Amino acid sequence: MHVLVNAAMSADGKLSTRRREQVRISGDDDFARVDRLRAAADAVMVGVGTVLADDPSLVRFDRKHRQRVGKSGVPARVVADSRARTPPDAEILRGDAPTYVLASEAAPADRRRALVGAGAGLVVAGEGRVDLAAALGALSDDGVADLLVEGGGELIFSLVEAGLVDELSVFVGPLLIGGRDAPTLADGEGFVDDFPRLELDDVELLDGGAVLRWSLAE
Ligand SMILES: NC(=O)C1=CN([C@@H]2O[C@H](COP(=O)(O)OP(=O)(O)OC[C@H]3O[C@@H](n4cnc5c(N)ncnc54)[C@H](O)[C@@H]3O)[C@@H](O)[C@H]2O)C=CC1
Ligand SMILES: Nc1nc(O)c(N)c(N[C@@H]2O[C@H](COP(=O)(O)O)[C@@H](O)[C@H]2O)n1
Repeated sequence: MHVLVNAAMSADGKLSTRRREQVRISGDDDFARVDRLRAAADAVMVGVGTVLADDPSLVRFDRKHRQRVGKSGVPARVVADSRARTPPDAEILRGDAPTYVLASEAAPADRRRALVGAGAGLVVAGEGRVDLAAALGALSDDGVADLLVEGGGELIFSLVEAGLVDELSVFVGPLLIGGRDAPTLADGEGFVDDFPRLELDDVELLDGGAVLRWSLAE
């Protein structure tokens, strides 16, 4: 499986505000770029923190680009959600695109049942938190070869920590958000040594900001 992480951050590295309210960091051209990334993906993934904060549907994508890259159907949606906190009426469970919820053994049985009842494909991997390597393995077995991860910072950190990320693209927008508690591109526990290294592949000026494309070094 190829895993691409894409997110938009302010010039000071924030994904949203200290209130965890969604901010439109990207401009129209960057959102069009994201629509092409989604079109080329078999599935688009977020963490449940993002579902609870933004209630995204993740259904928008560039249909012409999907034809160009030779993919059929629509990208699936994936939520990393250890304790099955996704509300059964969340936008991510509505519509025709299939949705996988990746939960752990810690997810209460009634919440698991509610999500399956709402149409989710439930994958259980890990005891306390989702075992991301095992869960992505299950998605791969189900035909997900290209996975686009849109955030947030907790999920991105864990995927990088587990060595599961191949590429990272970040739109750095022309604004400051600030706030010591505002989410950043990589939150979690943070690294104290052995920092993952990145190789810069490309820089593109867009929407008054820039898209930086990196590969994760081996
Ligand atoms: N600017 C941008 O491009 C984006 C911004 N955001 C913003 O990010 C914020 C949400 O981010 P976060 O609070 O960091 O939440 P998150 O979206 O990263 O979700 C974290 C949750 O994922 C679940 N999870 C399951 N297994 C996990 C594992 N192994 N490691 C880590 N998490 C695991 C946990 O329940 C955890 O609480 C919101 O404010 C949202 O608006 C989110 C996506 C993109
Ligand atoms: N690329 C990007 N730029 C921004 O400025 C953003 N705020 C986000 N947020 C992400 O987009 C999701 C919403 O998607 P839909 O509206 O459902 O299509 C949101 O949940 C974040 O993952 N992304």
